[in-house]
Amino acid sequence: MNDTTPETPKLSWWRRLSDGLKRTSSSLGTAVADLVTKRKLDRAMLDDIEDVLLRADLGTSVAVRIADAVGTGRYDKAISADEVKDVVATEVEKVLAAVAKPLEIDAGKKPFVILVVGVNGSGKTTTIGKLSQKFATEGRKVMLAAGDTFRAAAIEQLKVWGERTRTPVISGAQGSDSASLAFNALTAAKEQAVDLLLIDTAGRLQNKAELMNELEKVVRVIRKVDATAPHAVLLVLDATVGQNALSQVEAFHRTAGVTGLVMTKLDGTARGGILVALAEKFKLPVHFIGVGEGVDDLAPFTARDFARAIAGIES
Ligand SMILES: Nc1nc2c(ncn2[C@@H]2O[C@H](COP(=O)(O)OP(=O)(O)OP(=O)(O)O)[C@@H](O)[C@H]2O)c(=O)[nH]1
Repeated sequence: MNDTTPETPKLSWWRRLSDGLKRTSSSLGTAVADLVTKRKLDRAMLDDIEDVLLRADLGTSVAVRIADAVGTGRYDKAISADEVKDVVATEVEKVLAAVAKPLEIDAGKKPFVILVVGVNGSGKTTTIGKLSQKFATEGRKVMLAAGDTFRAAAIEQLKVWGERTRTPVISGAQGSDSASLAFNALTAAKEQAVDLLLIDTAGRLQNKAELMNELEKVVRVIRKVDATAPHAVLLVLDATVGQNALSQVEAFHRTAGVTGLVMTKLDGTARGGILVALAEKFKLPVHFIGVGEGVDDLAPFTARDFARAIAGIES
């Protein structure tokens, strides 16, 4: 390859993922390297490795399992940081492989309705914009519903994404009822033979009962138009919140029957390991990850790439 050869998409995506997770992987890698130098492996070292993994938000059971795997057959021997990283990548990949699933669109549902939920600022609207671009590129007829009627800025933001991706946006006035907006959008989408309807919702904290009830109402009202909808409920999680993501998944799953996860803001956080803890605990499919604000900064989630990026293994 010479200097003018463009990178293949795969490589440039890998680079963005590993750069994005650099803060997670380098704090983990540095800590592991510090631990293993000039020492033979013993129980105390494994306890220290477990602590490093816990600090990287991987969760207790995964941390214990990785430490056990590192220890197997290696007691009283010198061990390198690279060996530990390999074990981390292998064990993390096993956990993630069970949840890395593409978002399947059933073409028999017209429209296929995707409800997008999450707390304030997690990246719902941005993710909808990125998804609308992806689906439109695949040749699907997409419609967006600006169901975040609380914030005028959210409605405007979705309209901007609509223009950018040449996708119609159904919106109402700020403060209007989001359930009736969802109803109108689904009715319009049916009339216009749209393939995919993406519905934005207002950000809400998982512990605010009133707002969570409103989300239940959105789901109920959608079902009046199509009893099988929504066909996917995507929970958008901000990786930077770390452990709080666990209670978000619990609450949104209970309220809206989450079918899959999207994790955003994996660029520049040291807390990317939380995705592993979520996978271990909830076993919900992870469809996409976001590593930036641009339209191309969303990619299907792949277990091997993510596991190697977290462990700090080069490509
Ligand atoms: N760095 C980074 N920023 C992101 C990513 N995804 C979204 N953002 C940014 O996060 C901020 C919040 O994103 P929004 O899409 O407005 O979030 P929201 O969930 O719709 O927010 P509410 O309307 O308040 O509920 C924006 O500044 C986005 O550009 C990502 O993957 N990486």
